[in-house]
Amino acid sequence: MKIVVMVGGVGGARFLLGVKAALGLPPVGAGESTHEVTAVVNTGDDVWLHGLRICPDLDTCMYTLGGGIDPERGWGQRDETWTVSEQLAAYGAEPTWFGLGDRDIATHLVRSRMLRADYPLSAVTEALCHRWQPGVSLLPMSDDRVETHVVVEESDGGQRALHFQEWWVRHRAGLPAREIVPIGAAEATPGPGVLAAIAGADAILLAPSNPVVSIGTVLAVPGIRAALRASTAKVVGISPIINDKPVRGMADACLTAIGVDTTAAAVGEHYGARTSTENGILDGWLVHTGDPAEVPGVAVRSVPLLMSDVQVTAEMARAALDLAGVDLG
Ligand SMILES: O=c1nc2n(C[C@H](O)[C@H](O)[C@H](O)CO)c3cc(O)ccc3cc-2c(=O)[nH]1
Repeated sequence: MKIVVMVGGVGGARFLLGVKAALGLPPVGAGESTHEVTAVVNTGDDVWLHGLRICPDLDTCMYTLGGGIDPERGWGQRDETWTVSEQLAAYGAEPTWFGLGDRDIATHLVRSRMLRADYPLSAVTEALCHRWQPGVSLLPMSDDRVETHVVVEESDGGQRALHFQEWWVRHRAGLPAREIVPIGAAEATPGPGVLAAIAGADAILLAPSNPVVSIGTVLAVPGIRAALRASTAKVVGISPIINDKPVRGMADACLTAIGVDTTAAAVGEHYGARTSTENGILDGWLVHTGDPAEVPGVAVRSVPLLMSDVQVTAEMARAALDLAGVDLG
């Protein structure tokens, strides 16, 4: 089976752990599997800071699947130390609001050096994954630079654009966002292997990631939405909203910015039915047990969606694959 998953950061990475468990993928190097999982990863969160290129969603997937993630934070590496950040602060080197751990900085140093040597992001990611062995192909949605910026209202009524990371980390998405813009998306092309993976998939899943700044940004890369609408595989999404609240992060602030209610049904309608809407991509939609959700033209099923451990997440993945008509045997 070839499974393609569109993912963002923490939620997407945890969901991928469940997909691997549901497919019974052997530990890396412990034998082959008839199943192949490809993740198309959002790069709109990426940012240059202190001269280093940081790719939060790619790194969160790589560390989570490779066993190096810090489980509490959900980003950066476990057993982290912060010496370099402390020294940067001692120099007054801004920004000090973005936490960069010493182990994590090594990843950014290797990536930045390769990017400056004109390796594309996809090649950089492949190289970094040789060490982490995630057991899933991590494909950047594009090798072109796409950066999500947020237009916020100033107190004097003016407007200002912030990089997503400053809005998200420094301001905890607390500044009302008038607009969320994936800068560069219109000029971007899908990364190597992305369209081929979608065309060759037996099932395509939208992870329970932020529907605006993660899944939405992936869909903003020209060609990806059309590829999903043209795929022979069914497209099944998993709601990131449970009981009208985002499971983690601040997806509600993002949904409000685009005028979508923070409910499983509203997000399902936002993605749209593939067969009965102009731009829709969904054939199936998984919602949390008890969440009412009718999405016209979409097969809706309710299962527990709180990814409290890998077993629960594996059940979610099985339900999604079942809804996508995949027989895991
Ligand atoms: O809330 C935070 N998220 C941090 N994140 C998460 C990042 O903001 C992600 O983009 C969001 O979690 C959304 O996916 C980091 C991710 C990295 O890969 C590397 C460093 C950080 C640092 C922070 C941080 O200081 N605070």
